[in-house]
Amino acid sequence: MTTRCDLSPVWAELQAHYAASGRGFDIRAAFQADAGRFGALSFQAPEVFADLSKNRIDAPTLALLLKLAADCGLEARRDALLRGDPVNHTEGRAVLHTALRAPAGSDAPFNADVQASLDAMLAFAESVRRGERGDITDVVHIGIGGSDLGPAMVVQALQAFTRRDLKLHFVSNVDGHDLAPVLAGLDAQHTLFVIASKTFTTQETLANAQAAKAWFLSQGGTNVARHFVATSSNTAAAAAFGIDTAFGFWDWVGGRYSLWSVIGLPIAIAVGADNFRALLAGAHAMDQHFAATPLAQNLPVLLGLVDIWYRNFHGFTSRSVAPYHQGLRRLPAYLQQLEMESNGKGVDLDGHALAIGTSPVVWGEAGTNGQHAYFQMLHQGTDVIPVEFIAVKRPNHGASGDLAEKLADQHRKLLANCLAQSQALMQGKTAAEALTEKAPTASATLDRDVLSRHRSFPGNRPSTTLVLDALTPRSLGALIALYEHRVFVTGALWGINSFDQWGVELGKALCNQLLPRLDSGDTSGLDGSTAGLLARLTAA
Ligand SMILES: O=P(O)(O)OC[C@H]1O[C@](O)(CO)[C@@H](O)[C@@H]1O
Repeated sequence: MTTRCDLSPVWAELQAHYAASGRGFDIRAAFQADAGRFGALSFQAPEVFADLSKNRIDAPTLALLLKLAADCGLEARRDALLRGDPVNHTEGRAVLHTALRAPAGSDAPFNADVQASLDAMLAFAESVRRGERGDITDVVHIGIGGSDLGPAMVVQALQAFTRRDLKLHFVSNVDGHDLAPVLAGLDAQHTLFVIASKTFTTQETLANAQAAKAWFLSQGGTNVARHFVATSSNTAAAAAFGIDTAFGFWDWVGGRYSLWSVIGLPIAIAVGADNFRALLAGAHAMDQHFAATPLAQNLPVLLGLVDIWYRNFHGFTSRSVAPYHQGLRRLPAYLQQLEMESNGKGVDLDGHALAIGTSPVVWGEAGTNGQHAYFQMLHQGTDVIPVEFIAVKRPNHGASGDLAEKLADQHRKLLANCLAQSQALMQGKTAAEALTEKAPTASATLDRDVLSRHRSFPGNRPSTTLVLDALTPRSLGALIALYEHRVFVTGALWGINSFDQWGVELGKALCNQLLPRLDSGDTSGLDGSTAGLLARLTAA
């Protein structure tokens, strides 16, 4: 048994399989040959239904991929993760975000500590919602990366569960153009600032926190202790900053896996304790699915295996995520950190350079907006980019009367668009078909054969469709946990450490060296480009 999938003998079997039938696989022909394809390649996990049938896979491909997972000891590695072994070996840490959503009284690691921390955080959130922390109308959450993207995405997604009289604002960028317009609309006496930073050393967050504090005092704010709270695993640094109320957490919670911890405080303030607990419960249901379901029906495992099939055999370097729900419009940004910071690695656990590709580029936009921007390239461009559609069956517009009817109709349009895009990507259109069609906007003088080639689509472009019955705290929790585990699966099979992020350190260090030069204008010793740019940016 090997832990690096490209060193497994099954890898060579997969290469042979790819050469024999994978490269030329035609999804359309596969549907024609097998009336049961949809049933065989669609899977139900807690809260999430997944149609994998529009992918370039069939039973033999999946069987080989599952054999690869078995040969690489995926189940043992999953169990080590869930048990709390120090799988983040470069930092000597366990990775236990699953423990954060285990119910009270379970035998998950640190359960008593987790429940005490959760109870305290939720009690505080409820006290803000009840007005016991003053008449708070606005909460400004200051954090970046994992201390921003998860909470911001979830609050956006659960808008239907929030209160109109309590607004949440998220500020992350060190660029003052992020903070300034938020502060401009606020009254200091009615504002609560949450400073979120696992390390409490992050430049962007500390700069925004200092600026927010200065603004608060300049507005006549007097009680900093009452209007500023922190969520951090470095509560000593938060105290040194002048914050009395700090909710702590543990080094075994990775930044990009931290929305389930006290970093989720803005979520709890926005949607309340019961909904926060439902979010945790949905994630826990997915954890149990991941922990106990046989690999052949285990959705995070199957999605991860298809990712490997595409990344390492088909050579696809990117995956596009298209959530057909406006509430999920920040999901692609959240997934970029989850997947690319986790799996954007070039060496294996022993530090040996990898000879295979790891994290794909993950990107996307809410449907239908993306259709009118980059879907042209997905349909007719030269690169094949697997697309992941997310459809939500029942909307929650919170409307009544005529408006409710109109919006219900719009929801049918939304779903029709979602289905149409995956259908179009798969079906394509031949030049011969295009030739038979009328194209009212086409040139009347251009040769019809030339025109038909412009209007043809290659098709056979793969996609996965995930379906939620409704976008609720519980289903969102399950969806996020599904993605977390899928990222673990691919990272484990590639034999990399998905839980460190050394790649962001170099830029941080160089920034600290350059910062004083932005004042002094000193360019000595710099490379020619950096010197030239610095001179231009600092010239009088
Ligand atoms: O929560 P912190 O410590 O401020 O870190 C913010 C982010 O910075 C990183 O360390 C690097 O981008 C992320 O992993 C993390 O989520």
